[in-house]
Amino acid sequence: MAISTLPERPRAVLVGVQLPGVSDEEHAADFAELRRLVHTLGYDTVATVSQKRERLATGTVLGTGKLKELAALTGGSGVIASGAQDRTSKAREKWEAAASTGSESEPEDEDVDEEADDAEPEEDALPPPSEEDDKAEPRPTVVVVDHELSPGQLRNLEKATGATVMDRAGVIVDIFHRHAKSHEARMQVEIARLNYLAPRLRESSGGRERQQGRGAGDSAVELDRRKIRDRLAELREGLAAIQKDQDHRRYARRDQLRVALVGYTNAGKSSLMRALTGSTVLVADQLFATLDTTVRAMQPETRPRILVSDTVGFIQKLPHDLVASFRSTLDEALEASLLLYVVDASDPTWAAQLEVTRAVLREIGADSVPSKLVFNKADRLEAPAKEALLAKHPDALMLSAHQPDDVVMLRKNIIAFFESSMVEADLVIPYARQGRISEVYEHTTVVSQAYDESGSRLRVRGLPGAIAKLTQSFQE
Ligand SMILES: Nc1nc2c(ncn2[C@@H]2O[C@H](COP(=O)(O)OP(=O)(O)OP(=O)(O)O)[C@@H](O)[C@H]2O)c(=O)[nH]1
Ligand SMILES: [Mg+2]
Repeated sequence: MAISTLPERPRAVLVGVQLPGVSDEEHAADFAELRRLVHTLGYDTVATVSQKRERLATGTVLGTGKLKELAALTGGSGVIASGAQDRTSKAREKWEAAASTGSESEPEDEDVDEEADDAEPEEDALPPPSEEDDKAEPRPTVVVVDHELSPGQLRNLEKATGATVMDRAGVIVDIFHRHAKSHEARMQVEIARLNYLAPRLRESSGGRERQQGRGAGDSAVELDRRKIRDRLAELREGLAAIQKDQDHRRYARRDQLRVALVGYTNAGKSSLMRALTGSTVLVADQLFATLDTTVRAMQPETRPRILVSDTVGFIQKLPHDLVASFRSTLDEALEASLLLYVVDASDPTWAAQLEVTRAVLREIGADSVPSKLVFNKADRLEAPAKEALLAKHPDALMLSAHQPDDVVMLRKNIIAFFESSMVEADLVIPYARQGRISEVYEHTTVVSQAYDESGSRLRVRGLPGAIAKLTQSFQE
């Protein structure tokens, strides 16, 4: 076989059902986002298959006619009857290897949709599926469904298409797995992956267990499940230890001025982080480039310092386990004094994206933290579009992370926010404690300084909490 210089990118077909209440625009935006997710994973989308339905077909998501259309693209039989192509996909092998189960996961025919799907109208909401040029291109080997699939649906679709089938949650969990760098993020992702895998493992192997007449107690599946449970317990313990350490560090930072950048994935949070702090956090035109929270002081440094946190991005239909496992990075947002909701103003779906961000933060109780809306990527908008947005959101900031002047403006806004919550007070530092005077400079702005018999008397501006703490510490 010839050795090609470029690694071949797997070819994927996207599948989505347009449910009642979902507009054509929303449906198209869902597909566009799924395409980006799939691209981030390293696959090329070569076709899309879409259908309007009242609900997902219980067995196969699509109706029988559409399923045949899909199977024609992938080279599958289009039916779920036994004897259809039966293979364990690469993706599945990977999942199962991750859980160290070695399960052979035989597909089953349960949960097949018995209803007459042909009776339903089948309409294309998107242009006809194939974007392939008709040279002898290899067939797509991956089918990505924009909905959460039950284990049965996943098996059935794999049987009918002969391709590897993934759902949206699976794609997201896989991207997280690839992008996780720190020890902590890797542990969090593994927890999410095992939680994602466990129910699929159970159902997919249920048929096999029964067929082979094994007792449920000592079956391979039971063993696999136990292994997963043990591994999850181990991971949770390890994570708790790391998080304790982080809690300490957060506790030490509690009186500092902190602002967190939050928002939809790819909105430009890390770009703003770089611009504000001069740090070299990863910026990439990918979804979920950032999975670890980074905290850096704003540069040039202010007195007191202002710390900026870059956080993991959000996405619609984020698997719940992932939200839960990234909770500690979100705690960072919870403890900030100011949240900057960063949106990509050039994305037509920015409002829906902002709502997703707000909903997740609401869920963790961060909606009471003062916030500011930041329209980023303003360089991609024409003046009238910018004006219209600002007219509707007069308190928002309109800027581009790539424009140094805009970054200065953002910086001034951040400083002004903290200034407005500061109070002035007098601190007396006894002569015996002069060695610790730098603590005052670290946490407050010193307005004036005088000396008398009790020590140095400083007039300072700072957050009420920081001043109370300093006052107490110099009295002890
Ligand atoms: N034109 C333009 N592009 C921008 C701007 N800000 C960021 N980008 C680009 O948008 C892409 C995503 O930027 P990031 O800063 O990585 O976005 P993020 O919000 O950190 O994304 P995740 O970490 O994936 O959640 C990159 O290709 C950036 O270069 C901007 O103001 N204007
Ligand atoms: Mg980022």
